Amino acid sequence: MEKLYVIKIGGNIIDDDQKLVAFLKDFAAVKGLKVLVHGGGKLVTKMASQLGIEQQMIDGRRITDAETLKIVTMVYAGLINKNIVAQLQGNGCNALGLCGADGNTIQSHKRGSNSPLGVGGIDYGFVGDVDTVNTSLLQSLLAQQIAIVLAPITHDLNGLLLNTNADTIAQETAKALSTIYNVELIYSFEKAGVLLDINDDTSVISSLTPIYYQELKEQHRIFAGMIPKLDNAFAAINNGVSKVIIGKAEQLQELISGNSGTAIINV
Ligand SMILES: Nc1ncnc2c1ncn2[C@@H]1O[C@H](COP(=O)(O)OP(=O)(O)O)[C@@H](O)[C@H]1O
Ligand SMILES: CC(=O)N[C@@H](CCC(=O)OP(=O)(O)O)C(=O)O
Repeated sequence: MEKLYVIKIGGNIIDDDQKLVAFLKDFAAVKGLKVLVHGGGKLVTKMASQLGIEQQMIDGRRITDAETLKIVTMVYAGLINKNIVAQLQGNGCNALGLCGADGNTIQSHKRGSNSPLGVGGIDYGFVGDVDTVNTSLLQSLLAQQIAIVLAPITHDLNGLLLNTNADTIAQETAKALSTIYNVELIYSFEKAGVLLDINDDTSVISSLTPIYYQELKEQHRIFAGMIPKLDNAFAAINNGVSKVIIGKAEQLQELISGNSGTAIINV
């Protein structure tokens, strides 16, 4: 099977112009087939606050009301996605930016308050849980050496756009494409990997098993956004993705060559 990289870029990198420029230069230089998944939650929170629309996150998921849905669509599927595509073009990498509605790339359904993910009867609003990824469309684009840039906006095939967590988009896309390619999933962000001590970038855990993950969660060494990220990482490694690495965006090449970051282990 041909190798494919699915690479997720973290919100703190998107928010930092210099780090983003450097990351996109490195991404453009990655040889072979590649998909880039981005979020940009920080910018949405900033813009919403400027507009006086209060934001609420529960377990790393944004409660998305009708006004917030407009903002996330403009910011993720518009500004951030097109800026990334333009910068990749500037680095000699032909790229195509898509949200889930474009080409029916990612279909989802609105998360119901009584679904397993709507724990505690929470209404997440316009948040979508992924049903299908259009692998044949992605395959035909990848075959033309086009890098795909995915924004975390999906649709329900009934005309409704939905907000979906970007770590989940990366996991679902990697999983779906693993039926066609040998997929490596890389979660890149501002830290050197999953850390034993969040304030010490040298305390990288080189490999993480499900048992060790539980232990570190109970000790509160792993918390906040790292929990949904790791749940996605384990879901990917348990469902056909050959390698999952979490590490520093500035070290993309080392993450690819396996010399850096945290490897997620399926046992
Ligand atoms: N053990 C840990 N190691 C590294 N980061 C951790 C850990 N526990 C919690 N975190 C937090 O998780 C965050 C990453 O989650 P999140 O912000 O959702 O990711 P992203 O930057 O990809 O959007 C880190 O910025 C850090 O604050
Ligand atoms: C439903 C939901 O939570 N969607 C996320 C999508 C963006 C995202 O995941 O961005 P980061 O990767 O930068 O965190 C949100 O709006 O924050």
